[in-house]
Amino acid sequence: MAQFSRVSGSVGLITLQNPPVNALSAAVRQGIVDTVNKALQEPEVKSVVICGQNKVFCGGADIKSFRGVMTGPPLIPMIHAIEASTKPVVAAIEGIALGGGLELALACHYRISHTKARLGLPEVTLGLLPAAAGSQRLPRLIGITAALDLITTGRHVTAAEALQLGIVDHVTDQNTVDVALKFASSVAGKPLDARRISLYPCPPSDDTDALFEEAMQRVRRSARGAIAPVACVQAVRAAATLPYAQGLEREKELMATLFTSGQARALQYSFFAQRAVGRWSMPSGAQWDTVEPLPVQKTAVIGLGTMGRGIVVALTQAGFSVVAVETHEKQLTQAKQAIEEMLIRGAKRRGVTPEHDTITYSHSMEPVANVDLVIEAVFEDMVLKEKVFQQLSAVCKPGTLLCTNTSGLDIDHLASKTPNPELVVGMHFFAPAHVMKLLEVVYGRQSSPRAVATAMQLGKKMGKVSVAVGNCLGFVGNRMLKPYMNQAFFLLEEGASPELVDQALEEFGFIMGPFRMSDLSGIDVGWRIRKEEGLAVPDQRTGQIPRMQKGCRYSPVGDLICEQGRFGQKTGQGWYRYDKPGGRVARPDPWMQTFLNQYRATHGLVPRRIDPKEVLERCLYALINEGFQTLEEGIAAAPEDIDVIYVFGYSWPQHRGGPMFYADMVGLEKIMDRLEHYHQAHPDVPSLQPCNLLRKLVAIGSPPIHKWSQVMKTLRSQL
Ligand SMILES: CC(C)(COP(=O)(O)OP(=O)(O)OC[C@H]1O[C@@H](n2cnc3c(N)ncnc32)[C@H](O)[C@@H]1OP(=O)(O)O)[C@@H](O)C(=O)NCCC(=O)NCCSC(=O)/C=C/CCCCCCCCCCCCC(=O)O
Repeated sequence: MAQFSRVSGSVGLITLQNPPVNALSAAVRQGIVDTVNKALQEPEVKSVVICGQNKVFCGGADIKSFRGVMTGPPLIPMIHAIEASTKPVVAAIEGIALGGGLELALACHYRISHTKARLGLPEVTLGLLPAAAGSQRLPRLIGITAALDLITTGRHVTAAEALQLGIVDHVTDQNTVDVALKFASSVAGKPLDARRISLYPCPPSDDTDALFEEAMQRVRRSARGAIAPVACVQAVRAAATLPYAQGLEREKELMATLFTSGQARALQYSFFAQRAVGRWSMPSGAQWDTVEPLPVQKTAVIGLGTMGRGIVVALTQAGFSVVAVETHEKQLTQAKQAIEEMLIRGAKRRGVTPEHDTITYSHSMEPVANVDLVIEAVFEDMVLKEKVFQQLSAVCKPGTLLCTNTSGLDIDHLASKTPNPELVVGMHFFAPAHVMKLLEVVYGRQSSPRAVATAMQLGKKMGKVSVAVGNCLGFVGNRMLKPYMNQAFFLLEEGASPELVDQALEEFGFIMGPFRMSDLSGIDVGWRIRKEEGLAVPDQRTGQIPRMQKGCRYSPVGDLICEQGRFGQKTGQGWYRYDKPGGRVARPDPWMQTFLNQYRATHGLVPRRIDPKEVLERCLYALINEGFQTLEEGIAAAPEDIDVIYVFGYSWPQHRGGPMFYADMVGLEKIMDRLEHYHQAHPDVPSLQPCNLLRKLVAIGSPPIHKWSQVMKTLRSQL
């Protein structure tokens, strides 16, 4: 809806009304068309202001409506009618002007923004382009380079930057609508052609071809196969090289391809999935809207290794006071310096002053006594963590929430070592913890809903996308990674090279394939865990690590290369070789080829040619199957939880939605058939056997992903 009123006799005020972000739904568009017509028809009205209800200008087109049949007046003619208006129209921008919201403002003759507003054209993040003439108007207003930056990244700019770029005419910290009304009154009757952006020529650049060539290369490098950034460059190129009307045609053509693409569906699903994970629930029925989080102001972090330092920075930047504890003096001094530097760099990037005076460094636990919440981030060793938790239980005030940063250790076990297991939760941060957006909040059997609500809220305040998951080995993310990695190892045994496996998965869209990723994070990490699990241990009789463990196929290739001291980038050798220890450029290593040949010969394995399609199917479908298993067990509450974890924690390409969305796109029946096919070929690999939930979903006709949660409720009792 949009409401019309007349202010001071001669200014028509149009207020968009569609909480919470005044998205341009059919009703809002109809409201704008009607109220603009009214303003044009009423002779008393000499100028117009458009604003949004509740100090929010407009969050753009209604993303939900993209999935159905579009109704209501189309956006583009509505926007053109505003620019063509014979009475000056002023946009009063408060809160946000995003996507179609900014395009609406660009059609107005003047833009006045509140200092705290954010503006942008984020359509690319939804698999689209600014197709309400934004790709044609913005370059004409601010030049090609700046427009390319905003349109291909979708980044939001502050009002100050918008002013500097020339997107807005004036910025105020007063009541923006009042300022705009006064201004509108002052420009009534003035000529408007010079204010119509569609009439501007696109500012020329020195070498347009080179500029667009470079932009295209840049987006192709970072897009990982996403098509929208490429279409955005093409649309801006049309603005730079074609007359406005033809540019618009090109914009429309490009949008038509994007609009119906699977990538747009995936990215829009991902937008809503990020919001859905905030509406967490526990198997007990406790959920986000019925539980009050505990108040948290003072926090502590125990252990200042890489993870602990990142967590201190993230907490500090979120405005919490932090007691940072490290028992080793030298490590404490080094950590202090590193944290200060990280805070200075972060503050510089965000254009604010660093917040380090809220951190208290300590080598003892004493100052932890009066904090509200502790995050233990010591080495991933259960005995050590138990000891720290016992110390914390003795020193902390009653009611303090005890969180452990772990990538997979048993939360229930740790909780059982404390007198208040209901106050224990897991917080699985991803390295670097102050940068990575994902946080798995892990509830144990006894974790109280308030403890979970508190950890979820803390994650949100730290700017994380937090997902509540149940407790099991590896939680959701690392648990699903295991069958994926196992398939990668088996493929090496059967004839693939690390390069072949990595390339297939990188072409799919992962930033790094499993072997390059393993070299980066350290191959020895998994080796240590496998040794603790009793897997990477030579048989006393043969002296070799068995290739069958507990009745299942096991590949010791990772263990064997660790035995050679090849731990990845840090040792300069791993699955690949590097120029030096710590080197970053991975090169294929002839040593690896020889090693794999010898390994296969020793075990009587006849290598075969492996197709990239087989790499994708085996690695991804095994991972997806484990995802269904976590849903079946209730470890993950909904497919969106898994997808958000994989997009934000494991570099799953966002334009493919996430593993469960991808499964839905591929078709559950196909996934099940291919898993069965591979399981027949490898009966000693249980993770290739389709799990019950997948079978049940196929049996009832493979319902679409948004229906799975509902189906799961019924199925869980039968599974
Ligand atoms: C920054 C935000 C706006 C606010 O953030 P925050 O305060 O943290 O709050 P949130 O939790 O994120 O959001 C609150 C709730 O609001 C919902 N929301 C937010 N934005 C929208 C929206 N734009 N539409 C619908 N709903 C929205 C959100 O889901 C929350 O709901 P809930 O509480 O969880 O239920 C932040 O929300 C944000 O960033 N929003 C997105 C902003 C954005 O991306 N805007 C751009 C939208 S796309 C657009 O504008 C496109 C314009 C051009 C359209 C041109 C149309 C032409 C169609 C041509 C088609 C041709 C096809 C031809 C095919 C054929 O031939 O058939």
